[in-house]
Amino acid sequence: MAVLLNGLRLVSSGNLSLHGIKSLQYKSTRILCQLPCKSSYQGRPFSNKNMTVELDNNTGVAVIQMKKPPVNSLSLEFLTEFAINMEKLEMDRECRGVVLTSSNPKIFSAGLDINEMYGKTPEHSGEFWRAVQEMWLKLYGSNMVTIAAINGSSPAGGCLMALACDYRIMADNPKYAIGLNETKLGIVAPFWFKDSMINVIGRRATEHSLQLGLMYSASNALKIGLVDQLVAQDKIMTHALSVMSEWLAIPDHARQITKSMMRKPTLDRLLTNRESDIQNFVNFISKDSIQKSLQLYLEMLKQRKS
Ligand SMILES: CCCCCCC/C=C/C(=O)SCCNC(=O)CCNC(=O)[C@H](O)C(C)(C)COP(=O)(O)OP(=O)(O)OC[C@H]1O[C@@H](n2cnc3c(N)ncnc32)[C@H](O)[C@@H]1OP(=O)(O)O
Repeated sequence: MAVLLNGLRLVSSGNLSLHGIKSLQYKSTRILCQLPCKSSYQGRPFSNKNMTVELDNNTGVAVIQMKKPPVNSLSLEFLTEFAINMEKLEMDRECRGVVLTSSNPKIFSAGLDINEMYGKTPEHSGEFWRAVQEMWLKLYGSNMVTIAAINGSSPAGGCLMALACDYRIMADNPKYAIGLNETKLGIVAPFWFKDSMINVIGRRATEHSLQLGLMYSASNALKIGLVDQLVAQDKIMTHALSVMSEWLAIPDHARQITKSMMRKPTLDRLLTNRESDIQNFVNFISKDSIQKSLQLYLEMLKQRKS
């Protein structure tokens, strides 16, 4: 995938490599990274309205705060913006870690935007799926330390984002739930969703979880290792930054090579099968029966509200 960013053409396919080691540099200013409106993405209009990215140059830590109303659903626009922001941080020698969180006090992310999968052309579906892949490749393959501060519910694609991080801290609230619930919608989590979960909670728990489309309360997510820690909602960012400083105490090169060693086979599996994975998604999502399921699910979501 190629993007134009600040006049630089970036060709991306995951970031972790034994050569991509950043040097440690600090500055004393605090900047707000907002991509210029003039940035372009494959010739389409681009806006950076779904998240803010704040880099603290003292610590080398960036906070990506998702802010797409109402529930941070992962639309094509959102995913595109996310991948460009991650690429930008990855290229910034001063950024060593990213905390991913939400401005919505109850929802981390509602997962993939179902409207992007319902009633769309095969071309649109293919483009959307490539963007979902790119989001995961950027996050799972990042050289930076990545911490998910899960301050609300996080179904499906939202859970995938958290799984792609190095560490997960969830707000200790029994109302919040997290999991890969795809089967409940009549759809199937692709192999790289499944691999991401296996790498965090193991094979048996993943099989159980995926077949039943289980959503876990925060405390049950902690029990099965789907999240690493629970903390009070109002302490989640402070805690995430404190955990980040522990991770950043490890020399970057050693940690990055270790991360690459652990994650490369999983990344390579998608990179090798990227086009067939897109084709598979397009064929699957275009089926009448799947479209019907998604329509009913969308209607159910809207009715639930009233
Ligand atoms: C080979 C084939 C492979 C296919 C693989 C596909 C993999 C799919 C991955 C996914 O991520 S699918 C999406 C899964 N997500 C969900 O199931 C979440 C559904 N949403 C909810 O459970 C709840 O909305 C919530 C996130 C817990 C929030 O609850 P809350 O009560 O706070 O808000 P609501 O009133 O329910 O929703 C507000 C508003 O948002 C709309 N909405 C919610 N989720 C989505 C979504 N994922 N996509 C699009 N829109 C969503 C919901 O309809 C409401 O809309 P309005 O009524 O306000 O218009």
